[in-house]
Amino acid sequence: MLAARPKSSFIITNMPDRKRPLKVIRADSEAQLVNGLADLLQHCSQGALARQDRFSVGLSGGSLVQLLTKALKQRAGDLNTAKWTFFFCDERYVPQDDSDSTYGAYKTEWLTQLPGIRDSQFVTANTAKSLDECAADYEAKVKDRVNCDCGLPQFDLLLLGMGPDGHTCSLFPEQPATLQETQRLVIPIRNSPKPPPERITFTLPLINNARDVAFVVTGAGKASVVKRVFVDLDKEFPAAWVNPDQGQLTLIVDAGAGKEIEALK
Ligand SMILES: O=C(O)[C@H](O)[C@@H](O)[C@H](O)[C@H](O)COP(=O)(O)O
Repeated sequence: MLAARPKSSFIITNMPDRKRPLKVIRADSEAQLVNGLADLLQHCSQGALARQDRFSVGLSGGSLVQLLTKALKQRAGDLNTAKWTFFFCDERYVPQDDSDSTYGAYKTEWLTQLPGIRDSQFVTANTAKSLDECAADYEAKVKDRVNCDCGLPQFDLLLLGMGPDGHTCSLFPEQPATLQETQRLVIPIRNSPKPPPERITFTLPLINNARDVAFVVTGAGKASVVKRVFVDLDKEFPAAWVNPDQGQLTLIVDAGAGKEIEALK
C-alpha cells in the first residue's frame, strides 16, 4: 500500500517579523499527518547523526504522545533510534508514576510499543527536588547533554504542541513575564491556568536556539488561533514568540487546524 503522503507542503515567506520562512505541512487525514511527522523525524535525525553521534529531541505532551508513537512505529525499520535522546520541553511537577506525568505518558506507550527505545534514553525531571531545584537541575542536564558548540544548548529538534489559548510548552498567556526570561533556560511554573498547577518549562532563549522546531496542531477549534499565531504573529499568544534565530520552524496541521491559512498557499 502506498504510504499516505502529506496533502500539501508550502512555505510562507512574506512575514517581516519572522527570522526564517515558515514551512507548513498540511495533512488531510491522521495517516497523512503521521507520515509528515515521520518524514520530519527521519530528515532531522539523519542530519543530526551526520554531524554528531547523538540526536537530541525535546518532547511535549497532549495529542503529540499518540501521534509521535504512531510515527515512530511506522518508521521503526528505517530510524536508528538507539542514538536519540529524549528531553521534555515542559514537564508537570508530579511524581513520574503519576497519571499526569508527561514522561509517564511516553513511557507507557513507548516501552510497550517501541521496544527499540530504552528508558535510559529519556532525560527526566527530578520531581523529588523542590520545584525551583527541579527546574535548575533540568537546565543543568540540558547543558550537560545537548550540543553547546555555539555557547547555548542547541536541540536538534523540538516538537511542540499548542493549546486553544495559544500556550506552548508551559508558557501561558496569563503569565506573560515567563516570555521575558533571558537568563534561565528552564524555569519553574506555579499557578498554571491548566492543571496541574506546578510545572517546569523550557524558555524562549532555549527554544529559539534549536536547529529545528515543529508544532503539531490539530482540530478545527484551533483554526483561528493558528492563523493569529503563525501568520499574524500576534504576541498575545505565547506560541507566536517561538521564532527560531537560525533554525527551521515547521507547522504540521490537519485540515481543520489549517483551514484559515490554506489561502496563503
Ligand atoms: O502539559 C500539558 O498540559 C500539555 O502538554 C499541553 O501543554 C499540550 O501540549 C497542549 O495543550 C496541546 O495539546 P493538544 O495537542 O492535546 O491539544
